[in-house]
Amino acid sequence: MSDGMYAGKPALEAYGLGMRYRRGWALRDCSFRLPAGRICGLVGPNGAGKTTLLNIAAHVLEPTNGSISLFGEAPGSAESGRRTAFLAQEKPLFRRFTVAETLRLGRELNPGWDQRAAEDIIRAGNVPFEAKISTLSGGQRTRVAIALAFGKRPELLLLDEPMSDLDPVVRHEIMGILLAEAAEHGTTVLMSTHVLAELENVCDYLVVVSGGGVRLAGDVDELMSVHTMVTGVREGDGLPVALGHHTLVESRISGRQFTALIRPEGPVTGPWETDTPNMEELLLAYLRSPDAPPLVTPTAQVHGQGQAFGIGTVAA
Ligand SMILES: Nc1ncnc2c1ncn2[C@@H]1O[C@H](COP(=O)(O)OP(=O)(O)OP(=O)(O)O)[C@@H](O)[C@H]1O
Repeated sequence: MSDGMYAGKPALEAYGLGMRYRRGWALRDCSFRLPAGRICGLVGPNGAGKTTLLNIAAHVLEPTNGSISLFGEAPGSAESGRRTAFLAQEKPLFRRFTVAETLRLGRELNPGWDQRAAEDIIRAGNVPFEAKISTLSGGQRTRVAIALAFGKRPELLLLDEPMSDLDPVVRHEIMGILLAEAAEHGTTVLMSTHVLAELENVCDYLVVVSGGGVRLAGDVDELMSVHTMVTGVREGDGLPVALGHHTLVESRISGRQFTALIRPEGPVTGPWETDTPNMEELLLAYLRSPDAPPLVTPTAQVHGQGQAFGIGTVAA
């Protein structure tokens, strides 16, 4: 199929996505758009629904409600299967295969396979090609799984906590490969992680889920620009009354000082210091305040979402 018909299509769109397990809802009414070519951090507390969301995108699970589309197609279609690679948390590999056999299988299963890219990743970690998967360390297995995912040359890479068992030097190396890959081939990446510091300088897009819902989604610059960190002297026991005109995401009192992350609804005037939050501060504030009003920026909204979902918006 020609790529022309996919031009301009978002890499991923979730519409009112819901997933109910026996114990209850893991995802509810999740809607957001991830434009093609973005590197997106998927962040949320334990049990927020990140793995569930990635599993639905990778067609491992069928949603209870709503739908997800990848470049305009259902996750189960042959076309989206060809364009997407998924690196699951458990990294399912055949334990009896050698590394070389594993890559050979990747080559046989994937028409666009890039053997050199996959081999380079294995070699950079000095993993012997003749070693059986069962004899590798957890981190080495992760490296093989990453080589498989990259070797497929996907247009959309879904990564579920890909770095959790890698040492810091290797994490840095793999992030470097990820960035180079995305820059060279325009790959879209959706990556869940708990290591917030790792996302700074890597992601240009964020989706925060909590309690099964989308709390924050959009372009990083756009998200940063509509938030302000305010620091000053508290009023009585709490925040200055004048801050009440703005949307409060999170506030903390420490001694006589307060720090608040707000979405300004006009000029922020007062005897306070104001600053743009960094990515980690922004994410931590939303993670610590699950009841903060959600925000989905215009680029991350699916059709009609601003009105239909009663979600906070910012001017386009
Ligand atoms: N197979 C399952 N059966 C029943 N409940 C499940 C199943 N998988 C996940 N859940 C529940 O769904 C919710 C979301 O789980 P999920 O694994 O998607 O969260 P997560 O954000 O990836 O968490 P973590 O950061 O801990 O990996 C949790 O409450 C979890 O207990």
